[in-house]
Amino acid sequence: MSETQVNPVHPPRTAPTPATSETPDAAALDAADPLAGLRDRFVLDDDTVYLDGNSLGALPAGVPARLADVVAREWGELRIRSWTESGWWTAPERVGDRIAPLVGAAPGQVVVGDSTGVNIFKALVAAVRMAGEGREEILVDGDTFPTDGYLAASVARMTGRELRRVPAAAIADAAGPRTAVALVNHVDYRTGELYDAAAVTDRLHAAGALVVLDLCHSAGALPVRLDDDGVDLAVGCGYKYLNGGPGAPAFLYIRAGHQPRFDSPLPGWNSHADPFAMTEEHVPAPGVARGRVGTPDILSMLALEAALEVWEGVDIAEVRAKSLALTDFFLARVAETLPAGTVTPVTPREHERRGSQVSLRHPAAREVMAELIRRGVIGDFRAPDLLRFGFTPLYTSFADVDRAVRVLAEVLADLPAGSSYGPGA
Ligand SMILES: Cc1ncc(COP(=O)(O)O)c(C=O)c1O
Ligand SMILES: Nc1c(O)cccc1C(=O)C[C@H](N)C(=O)O
Repeated sequence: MSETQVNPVHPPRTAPTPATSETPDAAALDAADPLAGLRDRFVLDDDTVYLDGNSLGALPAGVPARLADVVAREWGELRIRSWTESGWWTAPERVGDRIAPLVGAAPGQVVVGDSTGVNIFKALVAAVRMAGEGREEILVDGDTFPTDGYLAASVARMTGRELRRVPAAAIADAAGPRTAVALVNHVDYRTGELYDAAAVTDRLHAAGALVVLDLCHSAGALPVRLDDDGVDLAVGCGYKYLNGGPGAPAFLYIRAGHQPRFDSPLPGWNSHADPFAMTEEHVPAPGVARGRVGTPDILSMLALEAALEVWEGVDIAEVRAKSLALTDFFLARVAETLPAGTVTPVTPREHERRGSQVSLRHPAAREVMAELIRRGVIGDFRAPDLLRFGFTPLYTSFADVDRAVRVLAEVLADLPAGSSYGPGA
């Protein structure tokens, strides 16, 4: 689609569509929303509807001043003294403990640093090592995010294991006496489907296998119960629903009971029991610090720490309730606003199977999303045909949802009739 084939006019920001008989009114829903005030904790503008917090969370208002202080005072004035005086050295565990309640972990089990991919690598290799001989196979969700699949394949080659790709829904039943570990998503990045972490973990454990849970699309979006669900190892992103900023460090959860046996494939001086001893032999640090590798990425890590302030006083159960209300409202408004069959929701309708995003299938999804973005509604496109909308309950309003659906309807109506990608094509 060329840009001239659709109306590129940015629509004025208008009042929410009035209530219909089918759905409540956006303004009424916002007025009754106990989390509505949290939006002020973020830097957002009224010209755009931001539905891409599942790729990059919005900027929390307190981050710029905190980062300015880290740069000017802690780095600029204190320089190397900040490793101790400003708490830089212990930031990976401190920020980990700040994330811990959001993922249902008691303190001392979450460490922050490196990318999600690097942490998946550490967790998978450590799990294979914990599982031991005779456990010859690694399972991975067949539709997983590419990084997870690439890493599982690489870990299988490195450790002399076989890799089996299994549909997410079947992965727990696929585990058997040969399975060392399964790398499982909590929420699918494309469809937004939520899996039952407790049930999957139980079934893997019954087969004698370990689980590594990828929390990228659930941490900060819905309640996660790592301790209660018996999860062995988990990883998650800092830059999505935790709002840590572009390239924010990821986190790694190592269940307390597994920590003594966690044998990292990436030992570094930061994961050493006595880093400044500078010994030839690597002696792993006790506790979750053995998940570290090298010098922490302090600027990004302290931005993430400041971003986590927005959770002060926030109940994750209320976040979940609002997330479901937002996605219900979006689905209802799509159903009543768009001509039947124009888009196909691929996100499960059942609350217990839905994360905090909604994905709609449309043959011209790439072009439609490009036009939505031009008109101020920011979601994203995932190949080959998905329009993906992420709902961050801390700052997304029902009026945002209402406007997004109205603009989507306008964009779809403006698609040139008879085009190869238009509705019904
Ligand atoms: C489910 C999932 N796993 C892994 C990743 C990879 O994260 P990173 O780029 O931080 O390694 C992402 C996002 O990029 C993701 O959505
Ligand atoms: N990390 C990203 C980036 O730097 C640019 C664009 C997107 C991303 C993402 O995180 C993608 C995301 N994991 C996804 O679910 O597709």
